[in-house]
Amino acid sequence: MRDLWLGITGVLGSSWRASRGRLLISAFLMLLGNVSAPLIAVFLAVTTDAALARDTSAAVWAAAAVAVVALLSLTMEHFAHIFFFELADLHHLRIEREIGDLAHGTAGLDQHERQDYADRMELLRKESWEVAAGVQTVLTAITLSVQIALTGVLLARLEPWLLLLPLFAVPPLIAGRIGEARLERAELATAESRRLGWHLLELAVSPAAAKEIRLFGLQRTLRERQAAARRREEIPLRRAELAGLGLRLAGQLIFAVGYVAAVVFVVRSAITGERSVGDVVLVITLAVQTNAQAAGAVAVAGALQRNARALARVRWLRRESAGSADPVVPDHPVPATLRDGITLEGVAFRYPGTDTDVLRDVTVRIPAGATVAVVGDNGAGKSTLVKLLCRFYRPTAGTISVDGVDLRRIDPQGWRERIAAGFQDFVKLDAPARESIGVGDLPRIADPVAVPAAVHRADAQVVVDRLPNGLESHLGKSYEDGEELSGGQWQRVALSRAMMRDEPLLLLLDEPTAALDPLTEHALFERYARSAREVGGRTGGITVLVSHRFSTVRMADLILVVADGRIAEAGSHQELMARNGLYAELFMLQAAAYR
Ligand SMILES: Nc1ncnc2c1ncn2[C@@H]1O[C@H](COP(=O)(O)OP(=O)(O)OP(=O)(O)O)[C@@H](O)[C@H]1O
Repeated sequence: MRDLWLGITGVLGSSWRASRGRLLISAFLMLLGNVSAPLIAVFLAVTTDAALARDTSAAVWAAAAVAVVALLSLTMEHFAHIFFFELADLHHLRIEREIGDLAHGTAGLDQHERQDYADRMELLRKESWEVAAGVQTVLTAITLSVQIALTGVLLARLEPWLLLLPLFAVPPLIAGRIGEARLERAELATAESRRLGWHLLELAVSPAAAKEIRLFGLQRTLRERQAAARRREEIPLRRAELAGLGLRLAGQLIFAVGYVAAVVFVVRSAITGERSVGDVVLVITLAVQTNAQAAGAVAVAGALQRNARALARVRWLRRESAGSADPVVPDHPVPATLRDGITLEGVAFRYPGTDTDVLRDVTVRIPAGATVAVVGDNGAGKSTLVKLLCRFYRPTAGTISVDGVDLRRIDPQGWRERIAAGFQDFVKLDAPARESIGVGDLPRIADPVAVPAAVHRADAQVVVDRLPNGLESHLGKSYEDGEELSGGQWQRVALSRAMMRDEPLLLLLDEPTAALDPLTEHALFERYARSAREVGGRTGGITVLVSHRFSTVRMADLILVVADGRIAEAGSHQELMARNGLYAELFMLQAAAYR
């Protein structure tokens, strides 16, 4: 009930802020149309009695009034629609902006990688137009209530017993509500299959996936899986819809019993002469309208509930975004330079909504100015470590400190502004090349010196030289004249982006060179390491490289071998080789493979 109320006030408040003129005009038109409907019955009754009394003039005037109110009743809602559409557009924009703001507004990644968040986001995106059109639902509900009240007064004036007639409209309403609740439960329960279905459809139309799909002959399998996912979604949904339909039908039958009883009651009193024929016409017309009102009320109650639920999801999103804030308030500025370095002490981490620690008891000191390589098997926890350093997540146990200050006490936004990063799953940003690179340091996005310098540092000049208009060329298929780059070329663009911040405290390279050949990766990393040491000498900045290629990582000052969520070994290449442990074994294996 509270959600319903908050939904109604939320929609009205938001429409008022979006355009109070349009809201008032559409409310007036809706009210005029809705009040006119019961007046048709009143003027019809007057027309009938005047005709039977042979009062031609009164009959003509009353008939004219019937025509006018019938016209108003039929047309006003259509005129109101013009304003509804405009309001819905404005409202939709606001909602999309808010969803975008809230989704972008969280400091970490915990929501984005959570299943229930993804489910609700999916529903919210689906419903955003319905919420936008909510103002029509709310105004229909309000003006329909006025119409029902007026009908009630007219019936009560004739015979108070007839007031029971609208009461018969209650069972269809309740039945509608139960049906809606069932449907929502089914929607939530099938969200996973819906997502899977969409994912498979996206794969079918994605150029990136087309190669593997054709090569491995996956078309049929994927189509079957998509159909199965759709079936898994559709069967419970259809069942819930059918159950809702049955409930509504039962409710309407109860109403029909009341309707027939009311008509029989009035016709009998007309036969005995207690009432006029006009009264019979009045009741029959109003009773028909009551039926339509009940059906309208059921539909509008369902729409109000969907609207309320969607707005409750927006409120949930707001709470989640607010709740994701770390209870530890950042009260420390980001250091200008690193003196001591970054220390991890007893760090453990478990992804939200899961029950296993993917990092355990990680204790390590990364000295200021150092170049650190992180190696380990797939799924060992390397990228998770990088995400913790970016402060996308908070450790579930232990602390990460920067020059002795807990990272949680350092402003996350400020900290990230001092991080430069390149990831394996980098963004292919469709934009002019200059911007696709320049966003790596937004204040210098169009800087005529910084962007080419970043390209140079990433050794990506060869990519830019091949573009028809150099840095001004459009990249990506969103543009008609956009250049589609190869995987390795996109990677160099992403690396240039990572190089935009020229004095970072932390340079994170999480397999950003995986699409490049080992020799190029080696040469690139040597170059980064040299320039990182230079920068590190001035600022104490740390470079962290995640790579599976041991030939590349051997030059790092410190190598961390991650195995099963723990730091299994730590030291320089020489130290680890002398130790003859896991690192030495993996290094020898890879070296033998390359020989
Ligand atoms: N968002 C997530 N939610 C839940 N579990 C996750 C998430 N991301 C990663 N994991 C799990 O955490 C573990 C470590 O993953 P991580 O990506 O850190 O490994 P990695 O060492 O970087 O692997 P790779 O070399 O394959 O990139 C894996 O078991 C993975 O399944």
